[in-house]
Amino acid sequence: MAIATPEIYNEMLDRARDGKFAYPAINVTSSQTLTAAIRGFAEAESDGIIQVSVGGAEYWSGSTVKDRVAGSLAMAAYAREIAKNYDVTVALHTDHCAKQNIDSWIRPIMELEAEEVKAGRLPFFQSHMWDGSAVPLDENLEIAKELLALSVKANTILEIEIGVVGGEEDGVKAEINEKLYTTTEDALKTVEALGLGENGRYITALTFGNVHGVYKPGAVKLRPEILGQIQEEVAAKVGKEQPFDLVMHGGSGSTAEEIATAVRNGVIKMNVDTDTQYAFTRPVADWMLKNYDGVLKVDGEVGNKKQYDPRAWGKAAEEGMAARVVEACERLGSVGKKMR
Ligand SMILES: O=C(CO)COP(=O)(O)O
Ligand SMILES: O=C[C@H](O)COP(=O)(O)O
Ligand SMILES: [Zn+2]
Ligand SMILES: [Zn+2]
Repeated sequence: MAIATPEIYNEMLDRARDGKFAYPAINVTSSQTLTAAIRGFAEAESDGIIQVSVGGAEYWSGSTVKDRVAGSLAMAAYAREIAKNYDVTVALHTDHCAKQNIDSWIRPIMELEAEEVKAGRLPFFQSHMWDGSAVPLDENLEIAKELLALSVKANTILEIEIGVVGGEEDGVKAEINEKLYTTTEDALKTVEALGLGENGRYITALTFGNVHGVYKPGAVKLRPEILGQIQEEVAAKVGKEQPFDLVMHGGSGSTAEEIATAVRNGVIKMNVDTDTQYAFTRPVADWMLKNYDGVLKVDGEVGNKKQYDPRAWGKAAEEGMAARVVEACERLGSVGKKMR
């Protein structure tokens, strides 16, 4: 299979919702991490989502160039070619876009996509995230409304964030406080502002103590049960069971039980970055330390080309990260659920 069309992406999300499982959404920053993510999905016989952050997009364009639109499009073009050789369906997504980045990142991409769609072609991505957690809720939802209308034209799905994900995001640290837990009141305001699909499909990161990064045990208190409570309280008002299709951020370092509870309460997409970063780098560190005198030209020697060839240690990195992606699929219940 290959990259999901908008129709297939909708079908993927519906399948997760109906089948009570979720897709890993893996942040990638290079061709090799992207390949590792797809390989992991294929090995798990799971469909999945690949995403790029604003910093990741800049890096994709060349670490000195930092063109976030070019980097995002390059990532999508690479994924489109590579995915053809793997037997699973993959959707592409842009991660957290803060207010100050809209005009230099997701708006121009969505506008380009709207033109593609108008010309009878497909959008480059299947979804984009507007992260309004740093602005007051009313403004967050105002901007969400506007971006949802653009998302409809682009034939994409919009992800929003209600509440705050803690830890570091785009190099900025969010505090760990009560804002990390979304309230039912805020969730209700979301439905009032955006509807429940009739104005365009959106998926929602309601936060329950999620934090980016991995911390020592006890530092972070995840409360995935509040997702169930919010779903029920909103359902009672709107007359639709589990009204929200949810996204769990900060998937790294979460326990199997926390993840299972989140999925039971409507999570269909879980973002993983830190753990897959480590899984990619760990085998490289091992390789360099074990092959010290091959990768370095020690004491006037010439080193060992077979050991410093980036393919040698790159293969190990790809394998390590793919294995962590398989683990994410196992925890989310997506193993063996590929649709084609
Ligand atoms: O939420 C994430 C990306 O948006 C990933 O979080 P982690 O780095 O904690 O896995
Ligand atoms: O926002 C969360 C992701 O982990 C992205 O991280 P990044 O900004 O370091 O690419
Ligand atoms: Zn955020
Ligand atoms: Zn996140």
